[in-house]
Amino acid sequence: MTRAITLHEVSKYYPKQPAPAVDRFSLDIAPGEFLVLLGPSGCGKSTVLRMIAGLEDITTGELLLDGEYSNDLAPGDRKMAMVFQNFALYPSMTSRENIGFPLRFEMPGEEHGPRVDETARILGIEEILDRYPGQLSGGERQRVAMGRAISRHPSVFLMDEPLSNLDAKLRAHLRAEIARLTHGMGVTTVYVTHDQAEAMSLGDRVAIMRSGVLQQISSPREAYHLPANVFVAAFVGTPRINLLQATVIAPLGGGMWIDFGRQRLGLPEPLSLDHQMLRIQQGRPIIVGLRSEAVRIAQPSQAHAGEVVISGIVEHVEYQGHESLVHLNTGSRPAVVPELEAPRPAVSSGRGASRRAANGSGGIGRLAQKAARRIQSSVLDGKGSTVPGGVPPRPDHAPGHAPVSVMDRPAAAPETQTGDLVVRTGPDIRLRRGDRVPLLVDLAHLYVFDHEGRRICPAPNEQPRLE
Ligand SMILES: Nc1ncnc2c1ncn2[C@@H]1O[C@H](COP(=O)(O)OP(=O)(O)OP(=O)(O)O)[C@@H](O)[C@H]1O
Repeated sequence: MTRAITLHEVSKYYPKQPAPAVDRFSLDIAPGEFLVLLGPSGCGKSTVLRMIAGLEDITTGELLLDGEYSNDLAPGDRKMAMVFQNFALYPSMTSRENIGFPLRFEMPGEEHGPRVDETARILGIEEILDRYPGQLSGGERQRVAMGRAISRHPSVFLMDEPLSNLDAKLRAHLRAEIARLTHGMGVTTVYVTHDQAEAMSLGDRVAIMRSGVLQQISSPREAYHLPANVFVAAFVGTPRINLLQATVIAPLGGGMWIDFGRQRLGLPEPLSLDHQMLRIQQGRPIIVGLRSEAVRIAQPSQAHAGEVVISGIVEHVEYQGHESLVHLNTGSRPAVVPELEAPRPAVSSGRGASRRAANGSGGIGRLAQKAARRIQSSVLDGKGSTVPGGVPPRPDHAPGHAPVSVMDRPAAAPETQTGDLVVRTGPDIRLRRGDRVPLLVDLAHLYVFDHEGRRICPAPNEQPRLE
């Protein structure tokens, strides 16, 4: 049996905490669904999970299990199994005994052997049934912990970052195994993670949280293509969406531009309905979102319909094997979303330094984070500021001016700059720091968020092309 879970306006206040850890959270989880709770550290994901499990009281609101009011149901009566990040196994018991342990209470007086064997077969751990936890690798221990949850035949799996203690390769492997297992068993699963890649690959739907508040509940695909707000846009997707501060210019005489300060995007006429709606944003700060695949490096003559041209100066090329990520400076002001980590770190000429910066550790990483905080304080309140180390204005880089050809090298590029745009290219592109390149922006993949971060383009009730 698998269960439907409904949370209705659920809030959780911890004593002596002024703000709720979870704030009026509503969600319907269908029987057999795999739902992922996703969000940054401290946003309330585990608290939601623990309230579903009955390990945490609900302050206000209702929990319904299969439509029945269940706020006060004892944890043991909920028929749920939890798998935690720290998979606690009894060290003095073999894997077989650990897996069979909960069955002592669930099936008292019955023979547990067949159930344990069946579980081991599902998980492919028959070989390690007679070993003690101390004789197992991290991945094997986590499999045994999952075995302990599975053997009970629960109606719901609750998983709290079950893979976060494992190395990347094992994580990817077990992730696929969890998806196969839970779908195969058809058991309702609620899975907590702060890893968006994990959420996107596992969930039938993802519920994205920020500061205790649900931001969006949708399929992973919709969260990526139709983020409800700038927070979701920034949290979902790798590399991070490019977010640039901008304003709308729409003179009475016609035409419409998105102005980034030093460059403008001219919107093609006749204006689409979505673009017409941007007129009311005139005079207000907006945030433009461009995913890295929405911009390509190519000559203006190669532009397709719907692509418009700007230019950028190469800061750094990140070779990734199957592709390269080109960090560019377009002279725009990046927008930073509070609660998410610093924007792209400053890049120095030293390779090691750039790696440290990318990791956010070391001096440069800290400086980048400091710079980010400074920018952050001026972003989203509309005041804005130029990026430290930005490119000085050039006459041919002025708003509306046509871009120059690929490989135009500015006379003097500053030593350390912060790129504001990351673009995906093929792995074999040959670019050097300081090269100026034309960029074709695909307007079909342009997102616009208002000054409060809500998506206004594509308009909220419209579906963009999902190819
Ligand atoms: N027992 C507690 N007493 C007081 N505050 C708590 C308690 N448990 C959690 N909190 C606070 O509630 C908020 C949400 O915590 P929660 O553990 O649910 O977040 P999370 O999104 O799961 O974070 P993480 O990914 O780091 O585990 C945090 O600010 C946390 O400090």
